[in-house]
Amino acid sequence: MTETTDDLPPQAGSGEAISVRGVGKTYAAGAGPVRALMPTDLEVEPGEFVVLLGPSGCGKTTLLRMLAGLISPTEGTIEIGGRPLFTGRDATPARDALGSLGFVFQAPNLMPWRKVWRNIALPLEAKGIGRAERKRRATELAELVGLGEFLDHYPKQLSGGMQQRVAIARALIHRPSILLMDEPFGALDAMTRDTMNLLLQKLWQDTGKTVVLVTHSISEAVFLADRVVLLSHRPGRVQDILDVDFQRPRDLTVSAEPEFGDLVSHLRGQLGGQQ
Ligand SMILES: Nc1ncnc2c1ncn2[C@@H]1O[C@H](COP(=O)(O)OP(=O)(O)OP(=O)(O)O)[C@@H](O)[C@H]1O
Repeated sequence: MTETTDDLPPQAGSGEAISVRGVGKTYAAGAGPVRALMPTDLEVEPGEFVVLLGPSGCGKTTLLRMLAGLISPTEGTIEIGGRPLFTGRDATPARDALGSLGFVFQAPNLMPWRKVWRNIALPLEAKGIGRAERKRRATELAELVGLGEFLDHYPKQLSGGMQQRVAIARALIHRPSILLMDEPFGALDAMTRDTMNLLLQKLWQDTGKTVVLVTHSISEAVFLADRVVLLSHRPGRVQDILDVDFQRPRDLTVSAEPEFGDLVSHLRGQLGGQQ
């Protein structure tokens, strides 16, 4: 079915809940099975910002990729807005649940021969949406991520942070209610990363989407999250869940507050050199 033009603002509608019940993953590797994630329960509220933190190899990406429907759990169930993500016996995710999900990887994975707006609009081509509508929606999103002036640029003309903004806009183009982000700023320098954290917080506040983000950075986790979910060393399991109550919007000076330092120290202690 072809989507038509509508009058919705670019990212109207609030986030949906994610329900993870008994979800675990064992990979069938050549040298024998690898238990990446123990059966895990996690309820993410609509519009909540949850950060997954943990040592390398604890299964953060594995959990996020299962939430995205990219790989299937070995056991357990995932619901997106109350709809099961995996319905049958096979590993194929349900299309209606998938439509709620946008995914951002560490690398922007842009097509170098496409202009910014055509990279952002790429997912709409498969839906058969016409050029004028694709450009209209891509333009709105480019403006939302601060790239309104760069619609006709090519990726190589953009900095790393700008390229990642394009990737975020592309993940939002089909109006998902949930944004899943795997180390989205891991490859950026510290200053650009700060800017991107502020942009992401604003985007999240303006759109009301649910966000689940994976990071290695304790301070990024505390800055962004409503809740930090700490996973233990492989095989991963939930070791701790921390509420982060700083007022929104947060600015970068929040990291100078004693409570911020306390949370970072607490998490560092929990990780105990595992990172
Ligand atoms: N396709 C795969 N086949 C076999 N083992 C895998 C596969 N993918 C991941 N693993 C293993 O599962 C475990 C969890 O991997 P995962 O990438 O989820 O961890 P992570 O916490 O995201 O790590 P990092 O922080 O280093 O990115 C690791 O031991 C990894 O080697």
